[in-house]
Amino acid sequence: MRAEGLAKRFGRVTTANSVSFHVSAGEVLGVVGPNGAGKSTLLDLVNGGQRPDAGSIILDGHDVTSLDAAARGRRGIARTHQIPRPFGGLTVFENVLVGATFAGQSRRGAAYERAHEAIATAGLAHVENVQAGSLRLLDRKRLELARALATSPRLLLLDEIAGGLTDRELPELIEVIARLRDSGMAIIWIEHIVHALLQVVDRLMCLAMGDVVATGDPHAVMRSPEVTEVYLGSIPEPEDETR
Ligand SMILES: Nc1ncnc2c1ncn2[C@@H]1O[C@H](COP(=O)(O)OP(=O)(O)OP(=O)(O)O)[C@@H](O)[C@H]1O
Repeated sequence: MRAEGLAKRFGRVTTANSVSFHVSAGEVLGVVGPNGAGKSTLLDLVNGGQRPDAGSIILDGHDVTSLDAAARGRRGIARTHQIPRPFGGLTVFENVLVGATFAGQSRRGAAYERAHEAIATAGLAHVENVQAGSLRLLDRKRLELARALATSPRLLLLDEIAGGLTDRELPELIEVIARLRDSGMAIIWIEHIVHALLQVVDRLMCLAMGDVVATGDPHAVMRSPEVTEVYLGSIPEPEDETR
């Protein structure tokens, strides 16, 4: 997937200012940036939840910018949301089945099979028949992931999927993401928990006020003066004591 010159404004707020980037099959692109940098909006622009004011999204060589989220979903783009909102009264399996059906699995058997697979991959088999409303946070995050996986995506967009998890829970989630990447999926992962990102991302992009501040090798990006400045504010030069 390639994004070219994406621009988006809400009134006077610029959330994307000619943003260009790419992610390839079998690669995880991490996205960091302070609150309000435009990270979630960027995922909306990629999956079709929002239309850009300018720029394009190219998927497998085709311009999909004019397609809505449902059509992009059928072409292999799936997104998780920062705040999981499952159908609380339905079981985990039923929730995931909705995703599998949405993906065009019209044959009942195929949709059931796809839902079971997605649940197993996300590590939810032990609660498959439990009501989604009673899940603990880690399992709600896994359910969000399973619903996306049930659509058989080739490009998976993860919006702060690790937020709120404990240090004991994080490795399990990171392992699942690494396995998806190794299976050939392209993944864009927005996350504030940088140490989690650094364990699995191949490249990192830092956004601030709708601009790409730095992109490339994850450790180099986190060490770059531009990114330090974004997170800490402008760092004054040391006083010149010879003066
Ligand atoms: N639908 C909308 N209408 C108006 N303003 C919006 C809308 N969506 C986002 N914004 C504004 O755009 C800016 C970027 O928001 P966005 O959620 O993309 O940032 P973010 O980097 O994901 O932030 P966070 O890390 O806090 O989730 C914010 O100032 C936000 O208030």
